[in-house]
Amino acid sequence: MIRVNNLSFGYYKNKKILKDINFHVKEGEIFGFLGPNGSGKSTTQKLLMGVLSGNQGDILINYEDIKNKTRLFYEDIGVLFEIPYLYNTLSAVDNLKYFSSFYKKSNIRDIEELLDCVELKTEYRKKQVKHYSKGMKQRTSVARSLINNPRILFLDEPISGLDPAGAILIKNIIKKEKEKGTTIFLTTHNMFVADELCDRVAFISDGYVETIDTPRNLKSTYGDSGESTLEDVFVKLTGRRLSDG
Ligand SMILES: Nc1ncnc2c1ncn2[C@@H]1O[C@H](COP(=O)(O)OP(=O)(O)OP(=O)(O)O)[C@@H](O)[C@H]1O
Repeated sequence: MIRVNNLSFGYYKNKKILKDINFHVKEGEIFGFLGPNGSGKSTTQKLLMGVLSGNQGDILINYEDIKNKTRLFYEDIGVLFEIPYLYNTLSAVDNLKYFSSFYKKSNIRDIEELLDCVELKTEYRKKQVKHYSKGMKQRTSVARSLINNPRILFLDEPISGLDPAGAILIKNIIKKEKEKGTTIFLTTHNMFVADELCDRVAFISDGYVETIDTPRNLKSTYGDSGESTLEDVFVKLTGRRLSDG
């Protein structure tokens, strides 16, 4: 569904952030892209979306080389960027109406139903987004990513900015999407989120994919005890920590 071969990229000449990234996301799986802050997760997602260009190597999404992408390319894709891409002077409802206009009508989900799904408070739905808390913006952004009923979903740090109840809600939405057969590419530095949600994870460090496997295999192969976490495995394999703390 998604194939990345020998991907390399730098924002500046002679300073590559991504050096040689290779992975393959299977149809219907949740694939976690794990790395510490600044390791290039968001950069990778932006390259996969064609928001950034100038990379070397090949990116195929839905069996199509993104170099040849047309407007139709985005029809089946939902994206949650790390920073909410919403119009601050529009309400959640009007943002979703606006973004709906880019997609085929037959794919569009009901806006109120979607806002019920992300549990955005009813009294805020028609208020300007600039009055929303970080968590409310995140909920609206998640709704935005699902508006076109995508077959492939790109989620950059989907749980960030949410309180524990919000985090559970969004994790359940992600699980439901998987049940529907949606393919999900999820970037995070949160090992618990990855462990709970992902079928397979890739560890990214210093511009390379260190390893790719199921969380269970990684913990049983590299963990020292039954209580080993993905964080322990990540440190063991890369010598770096996933989280700042
Ligand atoms: N627009 C930009 N111009 C120059 N450098 C950038 C730009 N965006 C990101 N970088 C740098 O590229 C590196 C990778 O950043 P990126 O945001 O992709 O990492 P990340 O793994 O997603 O980190 P985080 O978890 O903090 O979001 C960092 O060193 C960052 O400072």
